[in-house]
This record gives sequence, structure tokens and C-alpha cells, in this order.
Amino acid sequence: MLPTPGSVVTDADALAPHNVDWMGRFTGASSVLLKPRSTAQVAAVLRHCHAHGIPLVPQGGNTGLVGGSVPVADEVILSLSGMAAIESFDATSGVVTAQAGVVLEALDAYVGERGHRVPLDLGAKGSCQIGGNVATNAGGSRYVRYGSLRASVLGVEAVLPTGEVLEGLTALRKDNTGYDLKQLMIGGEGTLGVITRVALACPPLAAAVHVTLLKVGTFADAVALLAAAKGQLAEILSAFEFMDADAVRLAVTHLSHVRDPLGASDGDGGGGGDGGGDAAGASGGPFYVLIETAGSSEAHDREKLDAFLEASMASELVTDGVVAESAGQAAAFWELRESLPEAVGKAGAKTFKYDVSLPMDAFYALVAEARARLAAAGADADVVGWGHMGDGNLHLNVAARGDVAAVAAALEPWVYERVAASRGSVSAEHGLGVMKAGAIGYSKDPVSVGVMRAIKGLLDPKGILNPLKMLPPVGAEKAA
Ligand SMILES: O=C(O)CC[C@@H](O)C(=O)O
Ligand SMILES: [Zn+2]
Repeated sequence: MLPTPGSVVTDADALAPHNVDWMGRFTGASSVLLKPRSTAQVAAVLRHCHAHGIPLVPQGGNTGLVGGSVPVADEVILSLSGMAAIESFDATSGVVTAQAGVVLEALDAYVGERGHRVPLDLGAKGSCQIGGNVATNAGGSRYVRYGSLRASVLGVEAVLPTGEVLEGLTALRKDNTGYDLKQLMIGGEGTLGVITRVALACPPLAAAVHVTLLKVGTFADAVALLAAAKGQLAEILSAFEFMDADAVRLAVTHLSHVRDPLGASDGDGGGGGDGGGDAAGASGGPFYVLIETAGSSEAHDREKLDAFLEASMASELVTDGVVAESAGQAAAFWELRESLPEAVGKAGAKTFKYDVSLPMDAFYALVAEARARLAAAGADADVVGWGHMGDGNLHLNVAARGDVAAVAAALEPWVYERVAASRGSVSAEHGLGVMKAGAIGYSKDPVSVGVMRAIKGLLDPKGILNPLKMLPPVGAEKAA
């Protein structure tokens, strides 16, 4: 099969952005990128690589945060960007079938024009691709409403490391015939197969969407607000996003286009510096909560939201808040929330990121303890927390300056041990990639890791597909 023009890239400048992740933290040294246009071409590449023992790394939008989509050494980069067709849409079921390289935002726009929405939304939507989203089982801010992609992805076509094609592109809602093999591809981080096409169930577009930004004084109040939102907003709740005051401060300080709509009225003294050991700083308060509702009736939804807000104000759970009165204002609230990864990246020489699931009683305690630990170590760092609180998913971020090695030593393995002690997950939604492969043992028992290794060995006997991602070399995992 002759390569089509542009499907083989060897020019060093053209390769450079594919050899490094977007945060600039993981760099590989691949000398070739392949850009197949069809499943048959992907299969041909994998057959060849399998026969000759050539390692390769699948790459979508390369927006991941754990170094999962860049080479560790000189693996061939297999880009799915050349497979970006939306192939079909079923107006009755809302099922869209698309090739792996379709950009999430483009897919959402396509189904949006047809009265539906993709059940996944995240900050990187402008460049991440649906194949990568499925391969990493990306979470994002609509998870609280639509749940994991594992339920919304109805079918997956994937090429196995041997070059065989797993023909799983069904659009069936129910299918209990045999093991559900597509689940190995969803969240498999490209270690078991290369996803080439997906069938995704998209819920109806909401006729009424409301976005509100609220401020609460303590983390306990944020927890109570979440319970109230789940109870009172119920089926129209479509996002419950949490940000601490220091995260918001970093965004407005480092990003000129971002504003804090509640900033001017910050009269409770906690929103200023990064703590310095005072009580407000140690607790991290105040906290911001972005709530989105999405439903079918403007009047009904607004009535529900207003009743919820009145009750929350009356009970003094909420100290301040604003409801977006235009689409532009709603977008600005989301911009504040989605700008946090970029903001924290600008605040220090090195950013440490921990994407964890924790029970509510340990959720913000992790941020507060990390802050106290680093202060005690004399570190020059901003310690901030935000996340998808409705799903128990915290993003602990540390922007470190000065002696970053000392910061690393203070954080690891302490963070992982702390999460394991709470029976949390050390990888809630970003995956393990190369960054956290060695930490798998903090969240999975040895028997589970052994079964994972056996599956990997069965499907990829030569270990060519995305090596050193997700599963560390035998014996290299740290125990809980
Ligand atoms: O940068 C992070 O830690 C989280 C990124 C993303 O998952 C988010 O929810 O903002
Ligand atoms: Zn997230």
C-alpha cells in the first residue's frame, strides 16, 4: 500500500510538537509520525510493527496530562488526526458514529445542529479528539449528569496490536452477548488497541441552560450545597464544579482575559493570599461553586433554580452569587473554571498535578494538608484545589518555584499514600499514562494488577503498543 502524501512525517520541526505533551513535561524522541486515513491503514501499520517488534504510541489531540500520548523513547507516533469524518447520525436514538480523529468541539457542534449534545465536555474540547477521549475514558464537567463514557459509548472499532480489527461498532443500547470487550478499549489508554471509530449515544440538547457562580464560606458548606443541589435541582443539574479561592486568584492574576465576577464583593477576608498559616488560608475558603442546569423548560428550570438559590441564601450556605443572564456571561463563568490549568501553569516553574477521587471528608483536607506540609518545608509554592465535586473528583495542583525537587519530595509519595489511606483513586479521570504508571498499586490490589498484565500480554504479546504507559515494568509498582 503506497502512503498518501503527508501521511509519513519525518521532518524534525514538524515532529517536535508531537514529541512533547502540551504542558511540556514529557518529551520523547520519535523520528517518524504516521497519519493513516483508514482503519485498513491502521491495521497495516500495526501488522508491520507487530511482525518487526516496532513500538508505537497512538496520538489524538495530545492534550492529556499524564504523558500518555507522547513517546517515552523513539516509538513511532501513530496520529489519528487524518481520520476525522463524522459518518452517521441517527436522529431517533441520538447515536453518532465518528472516526477517532474528530475534535470533540466539532462533534458537539455537529450533533448540536441536530438537537443533541455530546455527553462529555472538557476544557481541551477545541483540540482533543473523540478517539483519545474514549481511550482515556475522559471525565469532564458533564459527568455528574451523564455519567462515564463507558455507558454512552455503544460501539468501538479498534485495531489490536497484532493488526486484527475488533469489529465492535454496534449502536445497540443493550448487548449482553459475551464479555464486553469494548470496555477494555475505553480507558485502556491505547495500550490494548488503537480506537479507530466510535458510536456514541448523545442526549437531547437542553432547551434551557442556566449557569450560576456561587461563593460559600467553608468546605462543609460546599458539601451541604452539593447535597442540596442534588436534591432540589435533581434531574436538571448538569455540572457542579468546585474551585478554591487561591485557584481563582491565580486565574485572575495570570490570565488577562479572566475575571472573577464575585471578586469585588469579597468581604470575608479569606480570598487574598495563599494562607501564610492563618485559619482562613489553612481552610482554603472561601470556595466557589459553578452550577449548571440543563433542562427542557425555561420557566420550570428557572423556578427550580430560583427556589434552590433562595433556600441556599436563606440558610446562609451561600454567601454570594450571580446567575448568568446571557450566554456570554455563562461562557465567562465557564472560562474562569476552564482556565485554571493554564493559570496554574503560569504561576510556577513547575506544576505538580494530582487527579484524585476522594470521599467528601477527605476531599479538601488533602489540599489543606498539602499546603501546610509545603509551608512547613519552607517551599515557595501555590497549592490550589478545584474539581468535579459532584463526582468526588479533586484536582490538587501545586505551582512550585525555587527548589522544585524539595517540593516533589514533600508531595510524593505522600499524596498517593494519603489517597490510598482514604480508599480513593490516584487516577480519577486523567489516566495513569507514564506519569502515574508506577502508582497503580496505590489504588489497585496486586491481583487486579496481575489480571491487567495478563490481558496486556494476551493482546499485545510483544509489548509494542504504548509501552511503559499505565502498567509499569514488573516490580516497579509502588505498594500502597
Ligand atoms: O489541570 C488539572 O489538574 C485538571 C484539568 C482538567 O481535568 C480540569 O478539570 O480542569
Ligand atoms: Zn477535570
